[in-house]
Amino acid sequence: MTKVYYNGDVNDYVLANKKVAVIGYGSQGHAHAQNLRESGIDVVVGLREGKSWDQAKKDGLAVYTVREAVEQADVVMVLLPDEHQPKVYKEEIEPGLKPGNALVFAHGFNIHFSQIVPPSYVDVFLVAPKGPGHLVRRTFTEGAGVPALIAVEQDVSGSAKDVALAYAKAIGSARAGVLETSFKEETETDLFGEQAVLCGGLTSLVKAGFETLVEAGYQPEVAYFECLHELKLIVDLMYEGGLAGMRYSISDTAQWGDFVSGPRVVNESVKAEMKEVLKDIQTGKFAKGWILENQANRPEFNAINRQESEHQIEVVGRKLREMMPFVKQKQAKEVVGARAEN
Ligand SMILES: NC(=O)C1=CN([C@@H]2O[C@H](COP(=O)(O)OP(=O)(O)OC[C@H]3O[C@@H](n4cnc5c(N)ncnc54)[C@H](OP(=O)(O)O)[C@@H]3O)[C@@H](O)[C@H]2O)C=CC1
Ligand SMILES: CC[C@](O)(C(C)=O)C(=O)O
Ligand SMILES: [Mg+2]
Ligand SMILES: [Mg+2]
Repeated sequence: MTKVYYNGDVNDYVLANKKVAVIGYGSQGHAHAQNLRESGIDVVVGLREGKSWDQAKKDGLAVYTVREAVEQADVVMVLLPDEHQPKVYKEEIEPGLKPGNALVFAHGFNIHFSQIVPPSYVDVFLVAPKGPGHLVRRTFTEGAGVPALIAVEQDVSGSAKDVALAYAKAIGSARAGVLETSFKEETETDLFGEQAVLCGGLTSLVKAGFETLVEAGYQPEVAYFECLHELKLIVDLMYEGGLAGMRYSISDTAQWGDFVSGPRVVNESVKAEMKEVLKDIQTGKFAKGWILENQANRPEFNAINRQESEHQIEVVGRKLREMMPFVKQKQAKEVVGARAEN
């Protein structure tokens, strides 16, 4: 069985006297910076001037340009969007790195696909939370945490793994469990998970269910509650008790429908397509397409994004959520607000 690290397994001292520069203050950046600070770590934030800069200042953090933050830090955590990292790294991070520094990522994309090639004199590792940044922050404030993966690519100091564990603990992840992996495994599984299951698979499943009901003449509001809103309540049960925990709470009629109709919807052909998706990730085909899409200023990304925001499920959902203050407040505070502010 794989070793899972918890708070008690971690040596805090390896990070205690180090200064951490968190580069970026978006979904992950604001969570890491604030959690590290509350864990007693000396942290500065590296940014360009703009919304995130203003927000980080408002949150009471010490904010510098990327280059200035890197120059004063021992540990540099790169929390910029993956597609912006290579340029910022080359121009502002690499020139400030010193022997003995640690260069850290929350996702292995740019190292694994060789978009960033670090110098030989720094440690290189990742601490990759297995959850959205806003939940890394929210769960931390609730006394819990989001699990994380760590991986060491370069260990010049001899203590890279210990520092990675201490960092994971400081952002709250060792309350939930930390696993050791490689950059290759983290990158490929993370891309596969978000494409086939967590984001791509799920949004397509939800839209297909919604469209099937609406096209059959059912009310869009009913279809929204059935196929999207209730999903959170069902997934919460799976989060707490696995598949069986969820099935315990649903009716036997629902469970029988789950057994006989679930495999008809997500059938062997879906799994065969998942294998193709995985192959494109493993061969680098997906990464190449994403890099080229960004070089062309995202024509397809922007067009699909616009089209998706106009889908009937989004139009109906926006209206229904307006009437649920408990949902609306959470979204405004943690997602829309923080994204806009950060
Ligand atoms: N989102 C998530 O929950 C997860 C993300 N990750 C990984 O974490 C990393 C960060 O992703 P995420 O948090 O989503 O990123 P976001 O898009 O949320 O954050 C981007 C941040 O980077 C800043 N930024 C962008 N360009 C520059 C630049 N040229 N110079 C300085 N600052 C810049 C933005 O500031 P400004 O306001 O100025 O634009 C903003 O603060 C990625 O590697 C991602 O794969 C890993 C696990 C989960
Ligand atoms: C599931 C999407 C994710 O991988 C994440 C929140 O873990 C991401 O890249 O944002
Ligand atoms: Mg992920
Ligand atoms: Mg990801």
